[in-house]
Amino acid sequence: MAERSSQELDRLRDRIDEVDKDLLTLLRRRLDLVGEVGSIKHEQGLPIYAPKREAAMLMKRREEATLMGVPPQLIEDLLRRIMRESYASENDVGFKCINPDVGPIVIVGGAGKLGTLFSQLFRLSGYEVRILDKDDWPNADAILDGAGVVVVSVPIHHTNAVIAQLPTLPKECVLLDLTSIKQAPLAAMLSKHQGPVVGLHPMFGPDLSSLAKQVVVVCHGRDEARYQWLLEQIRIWGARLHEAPASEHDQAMQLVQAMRHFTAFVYGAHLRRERADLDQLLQFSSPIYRLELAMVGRLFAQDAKLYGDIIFSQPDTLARARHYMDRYQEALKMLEHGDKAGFEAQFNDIADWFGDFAKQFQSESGNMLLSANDNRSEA
Ligand SMILES: O=C(O)C(=O)C[C@]1(C(=O)O)C=C[C@@H](O)C=C1
Repeated sequence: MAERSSQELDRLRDRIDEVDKDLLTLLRRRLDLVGEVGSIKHEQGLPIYAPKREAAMLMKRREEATLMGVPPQLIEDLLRRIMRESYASENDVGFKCINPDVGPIVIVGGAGKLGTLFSQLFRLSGYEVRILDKDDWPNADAILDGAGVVVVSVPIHHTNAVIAQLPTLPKECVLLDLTSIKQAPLAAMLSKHQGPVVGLHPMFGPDLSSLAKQVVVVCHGRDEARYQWLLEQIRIWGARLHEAPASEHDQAMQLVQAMRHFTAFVYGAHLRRERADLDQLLQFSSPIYRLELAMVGRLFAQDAKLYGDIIFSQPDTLARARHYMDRYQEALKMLEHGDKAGFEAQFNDIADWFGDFAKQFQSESGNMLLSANDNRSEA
């Protein structure tokens, strides 16, 4: 067969450009349709995230893709990415206001990142939002006058003091906090205020364009029925609510947050002490190591105070970290004794304990690695 010319390559690339432009036209059409769906949802108070619709749609598109000789995972990946834009654009339309008669929503610490996100969401839902930040305390009484909801969104180490500092709130007012520990703030709110109280923990950072698919933990305090509307409002923003006792939440957070951050901190300290050449490490890192390095490195792009708060504000962190050290010492002993068989036996024992989760985590991280690789470019 004659060698195909580079002219032919150019011609083919031109045709690919045409197809990609068609894709753009289709995407524009889809975004417009989603905009219309968004305004109907806004009127009817339907949640931004429609899991059943998504599952049915993805299943259908996968079947159709298979029939057309297109890899089904390709259309699923594309649609999931496209729907991320849908959530953001539906956000902009605004949300139905579930409780239009409630008094102003006061966000204490409303100039912070999380406070800003919640004030935007409340405003997009038609509520009057007032901010009570550090310098506003001389006017606190005026700002809190007639408040329907008070949201405490300040750093953990200030939370209890700030709650104590609040003047007496209207009896009907809902008092809630957004701190990442729940028992102490909940107790402080219950003793401060006689009315409805609830502790929330948004399980996400503040740099989000939408709450779709995000989880908010709810720890009930008092008069649940009187803040149901607020939970409904958060559902409309797209979040899933996970109800749990505050003690259960705090215990899980020890392992999920405090210990993880502490371990990442120690690993970062070790890299620093070893004077690791990060550039060089990246050159030698396969995507999984790159991701692991990123998980550690991203910690240090953030606020030391915030992480200090998370690690130091939980009374159990010290005991937990000591237990972790015990495991580290045990593993070190195996290494000292060249006990590879012992290592393998323990490895298998841990694998059994992880059970099906191990496979699930492997597949989830596999997808993350693929998309991390997609985002790399040399140009
Ligand atoms: O069908 C809807 O309800 C939409 O909002 C549109 C759409 C989509 O982009 O297809 C976006 C979000 C929902 O979770 C489901 C589907």
